[in-house]
This record gives sequence, structure tokens and C-alpha cells, in this order.
Amino acid sequence: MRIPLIAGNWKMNKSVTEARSFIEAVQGKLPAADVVETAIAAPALFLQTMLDANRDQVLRVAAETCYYEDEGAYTGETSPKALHEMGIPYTIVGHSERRRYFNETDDVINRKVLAVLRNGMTPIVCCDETMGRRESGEKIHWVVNQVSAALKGVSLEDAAKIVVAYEPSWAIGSGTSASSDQAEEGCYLIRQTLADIYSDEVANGVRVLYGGSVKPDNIAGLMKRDNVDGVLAGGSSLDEHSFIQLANYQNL
Ligand SMILES: O=C(CO)COP(=O)(O)O
Repeated sequence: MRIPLIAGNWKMNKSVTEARSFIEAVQGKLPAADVVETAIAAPALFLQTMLDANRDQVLRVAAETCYYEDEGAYTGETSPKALHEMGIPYTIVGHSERRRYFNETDDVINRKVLAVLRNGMTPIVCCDETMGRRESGEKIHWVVNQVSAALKGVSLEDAAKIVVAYEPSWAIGSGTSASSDQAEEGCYLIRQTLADIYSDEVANGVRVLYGGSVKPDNIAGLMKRDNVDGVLAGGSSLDEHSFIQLANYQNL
């Protein structure tokens, strides 16, 4: 059984004080982690404050990115080894904004996936799809290629632990989510790719999330779909009331 994962991605938003108040506000209001797992990925400089404020330990505090080396002369980068040592369980890798604004290539993303796994964390591997590619019918090829490239050299045992997120760029920050049919189609395609690369067993165990304008008023429809195991929410994860609603989508 795949436990749903409702994850937020704060991107470069909030101050440390705001991050702390958010964590305090959600204590006791999220579902038990063995029923619906919840996570917030935040800027590295907030993580320790968030961990300290997270008294009930239900919410997973996650990173938005990290470097692919464990340590060394890489000014400004975040070490996956240090993240693990802090107690961070998840790191997003390959978000479309990292690909677009920071020139992260499939090769860099693959190295980061390997580094996150090597350091005992779980990567949330993002897979992007542009509208141009969707309209030209190129989507299948594109999604399959990104998943395969990100997982190059990942063992079957490690592949079983990862999380993948289908995040069409045309739905990110647009206010208009993909329809539940489109989300299901993207997540199914990712699962099929995992089955082709690894096995049906791995594909059936991996959680595949949908991301792009997920809000309290559309999450229930998305979560009903067979291959959508959770969401990665940007804007609607910034407000604690809205995140609590997303986490409790089963009651909406
Ligand atoms: O990029 C996203 C999550 O990683 C989605 O962002 P929005 O929910 O703001 O569209």
C-alpha cells in the first residue's frame, strides 16, 4: 500500500520567524504519518528552526535542493551529508525552476539523486513538461527521458524508496491545475517508465505525486485517481490553514 504524501514546496518564500510560526500552527492538526504523510520543503537556512519547532514530529521537514558532493570547496552549496545529519528525510531534486533558472541538466539532477540516496535520504525527483511539448505530442518521450536520466545508476533497491513528482510547468504558479485526467495520465506514464526500467513491484511501490496549482478546492479530485499518490503544492502550502486543509483532503 502506498501511503499518500502531501508535500509543500515553499520555494524562496517566508522568513525564519514566519517558518517557525507556520510549524507551531500546524502542530496537532495534521493526520498521523502512517495514514497520510505530510512534508514541507523549505530553504536550507530555515530547516533547523523548523525541526526545533516541530514538537510532535508528524510533519517531515524537507530540503528543496542540495549539491551532489558531500563536502568540499563549493561556495554557497548545501551538503546532502549535512542535511542527513540534521535529520532531514526528503530533498526535492530537479524541480523545473532549478532546471530553468540554475541550468540544472539531466546529468546534474542524476548526480544529485545519487548523492541524496547515498546519504540516506529520499529524493523527490521532479519531472517537468512544457505546454509546447504537450501540444506537439512530444510529452511521452520527454517524461520518459527525464525519469530515465534522473535514475541512471540507481539500484533496484534504492529505486523502490524514491518519490517522483509529475509537475507540468504550464500548471505551476498558473492558478490552473492540470485536470485530474491529465494528472493521472502523467503519473501513470511515470509508473510505467519505472516498471520498464525496474520491475512492476518497484513501480507499484513508488509514490508518484502531482504538482501544479494544487489547492484545497481541487485536491480531492486529484487524490481520487489511481496513480496520483500525493501532491507537491507550492503557493497553497505557504498558508498554514490551506496546508492543513490539503493534508486533511480526505475530509474535504
Ligand atoms: O512548483 C510547484 C511545487 O513544486 C507547484 O507550485 P504551485 O502550486 O504554486 O503551482
